[in-house]
Amino acid sequence: MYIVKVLVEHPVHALDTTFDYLSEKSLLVGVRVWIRFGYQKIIGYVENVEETHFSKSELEQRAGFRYQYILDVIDEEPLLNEELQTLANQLSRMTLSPRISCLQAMLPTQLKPSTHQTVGIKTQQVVHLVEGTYAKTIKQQECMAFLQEHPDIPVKDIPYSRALLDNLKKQGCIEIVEKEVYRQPFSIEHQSKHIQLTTQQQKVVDGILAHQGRVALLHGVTGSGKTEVYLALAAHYIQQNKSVMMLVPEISLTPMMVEVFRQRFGNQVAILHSRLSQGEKYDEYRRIKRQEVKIVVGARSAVFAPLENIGIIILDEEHDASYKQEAKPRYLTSQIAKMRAKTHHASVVLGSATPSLESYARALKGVYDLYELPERINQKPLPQVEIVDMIQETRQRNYSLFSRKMKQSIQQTIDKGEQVILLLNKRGYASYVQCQDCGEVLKCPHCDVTLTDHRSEHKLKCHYCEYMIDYPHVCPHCGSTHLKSVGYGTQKIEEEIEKIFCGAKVIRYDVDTTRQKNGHLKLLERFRNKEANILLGTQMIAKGLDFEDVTFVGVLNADLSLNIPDFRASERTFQLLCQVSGRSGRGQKQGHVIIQTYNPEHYAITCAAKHDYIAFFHQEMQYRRKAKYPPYCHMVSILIQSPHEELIHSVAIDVKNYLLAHSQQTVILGPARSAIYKMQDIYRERILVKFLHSQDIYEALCVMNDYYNKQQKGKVRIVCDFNPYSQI
Ligand SMILES: Nc1ncnc2c1ncn2[C@@H]1O[C@H](COP(=O)(O)OP(=O)(O)OP(=O)(O)O)[C@@H](O)[C@H]1O
Ligand SMILES: [Zn+2]
Ligand SMILES: [Zn+2]
Repeated sequence: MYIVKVLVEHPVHALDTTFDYLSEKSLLVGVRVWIRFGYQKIIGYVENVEETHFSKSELEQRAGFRYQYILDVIDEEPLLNEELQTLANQLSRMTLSPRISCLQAMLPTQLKPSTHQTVGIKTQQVVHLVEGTYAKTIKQQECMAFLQEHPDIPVKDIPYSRALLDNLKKQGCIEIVEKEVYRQPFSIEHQSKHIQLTTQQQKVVDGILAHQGRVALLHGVTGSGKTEVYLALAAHYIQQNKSVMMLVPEISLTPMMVEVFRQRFGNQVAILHSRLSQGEKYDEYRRIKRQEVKIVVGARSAVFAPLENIGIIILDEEHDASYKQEAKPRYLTSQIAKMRAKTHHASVVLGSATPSLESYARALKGVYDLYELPERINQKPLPQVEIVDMIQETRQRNYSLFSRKMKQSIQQTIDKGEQVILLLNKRGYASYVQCQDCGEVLKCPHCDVTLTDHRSEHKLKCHYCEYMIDYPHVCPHCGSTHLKSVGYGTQKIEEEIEKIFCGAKVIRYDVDTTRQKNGHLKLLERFRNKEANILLGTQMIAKGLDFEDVTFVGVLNADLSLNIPDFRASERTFQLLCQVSGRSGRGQKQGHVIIQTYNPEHYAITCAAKHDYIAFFHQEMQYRRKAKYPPYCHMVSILIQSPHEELIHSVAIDVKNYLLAHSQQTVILGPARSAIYKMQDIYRERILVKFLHSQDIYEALCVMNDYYNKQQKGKVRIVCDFNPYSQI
């Protein structure tokens, strides 16, 4: 008899509690099992197996409760190998999150403990010939000859009738069997395009290869050919029979990078990202697990891919905020990458045109190796960037969203038959509805945010919860019918552009238009085919796109990301402006950029206009040093959440006092209300702790985390977020 400790995912026991079950047979740690839990049948994850010589009734007498047996074992072998099981435990400790949430973050949905399996293995019917049998008719013999030439051919692809096959089967000449197949998320067009690396690229590749096991920071300006460097590195490791992990930011870039890698390495590539269907993800995961692929290209969670013998882990656009997971477990992808690299003695490459301050500072200190690609391929110049002061425009009575220079440049570009990219800095641009008589703004009753106007559906929606209403006819406050939509959405601007500019054809690229499967690829393909001359979008279009004919990039409002209450506001703005400017003039023709702003003197904007990363870095580091922000310290944000408004502030004060008494060398800020105080009917306050060494605060955080999330379950919860990126 075996006592099996099973970890379950359950709303009330959403913590690291295991429950004991019995099994007649021994089980492997790390497999999933079906168990009865209360009245439900659910899936659990085996944490520990211990043999016992007691019988069931003896055990029950000793324990004082009745044991249940494991109902069924799901996996033949553990889902996670030893490396990943250890990593799950480390991740849980590092982020103060339950192990079950770590396992869930590491596995595709279909393999998560506790979800009901909806997608399974896909099969198709194939035909096998039975040796030593002979067909009767000529037609049948022809068919047999065909099958001989096409072993394992799927039934649907056989150019003979089903009736004929059925007859052959009856005669015992063939067997029709179900064979496992993989769903193919993208069709493969293998092109072995060979590009000769430039001397600079080759130097970077050689340098990285000569320092196996190190972390390299590759700082290369936009269009400097970083992708080719990644491809060359990947090719090297594959030749050494090692595997390669290529990580890219969420959503926008993934399909393009996937295409490039698929073209170069064909079937050896697996893809893991959020846009795949459940079935596709499941299949890709199994291909990786069975070591059938050598390269994984994917977004954040692909860092947990069950690759073995990893040679290199590459993070493209390493500064991107999507590398931070904003739900339990709140991890930073680069940190996980470094942990895995250590185990495999693999190298890590962090690539970016605008590295995060933290990374560049580490490179200057020698913690990382620094590689620079300061020029575009073929010494193509970087685009000329002009700053337009929007205050001057208003003084000249131009109240339009477009400055006169911007209008002129867009029209000229269209007239020359070239293409335009327009960036709408999204924050603040969502349109909301306001009463013209009493000034009332329509808000979500569950969250402290305005409702967003979804014009095409005639609905107002909350972006933080499910709340949605029909577009109202009267003001809920005063009953007036003078309701007006305020602010610009991409949709509204699209309409305006087609009115203002002669011959403008716009492709709108935002969350709404790219929602369909492979929606972004289709839109980008249409833009590449010149079905439109303007690509209008939010932050999603700033990165990675490489279109030859784009010679003009316009930034409609650079300031909105500057004004958010976040110590990274300048850094984010600088990065965004450099990235989007970098889309201009990548082909033969010179590129041009206009940035519209109300802060024309701000260093984030002036440095971006000069493509001067180093100047920006030094100025921003001064600010961080004075204000004591990372990289001059570490930070943890503690979010205190409760549905009971009367409790929240006093609990937050208690937490702060405890931390003050039990930590050293820390600066504790707050508690203060979160930027969105109420979200989904939960009130939220925040404490920020700045510290130098994690051991000075870690124990105290563990105690608080345990106390509120385990012992005091229910009324108040706290969430610790190391390396916080978001402060909403
Ligand atoms: N050695 C080379 N010879 C010729 N063309 C090259 C070479 N390396 C890269 N290119 C081309 O240069 C262009 C820019 O390269 P790539 O997109 O890799 O730049 P990047 O550094 O990733 O830029 P970004 O940071 O803007 O994404 C691409 O069209 C690519 O095909
Ligand atoms: Zn809401
Ligand atoms: Zn009103």
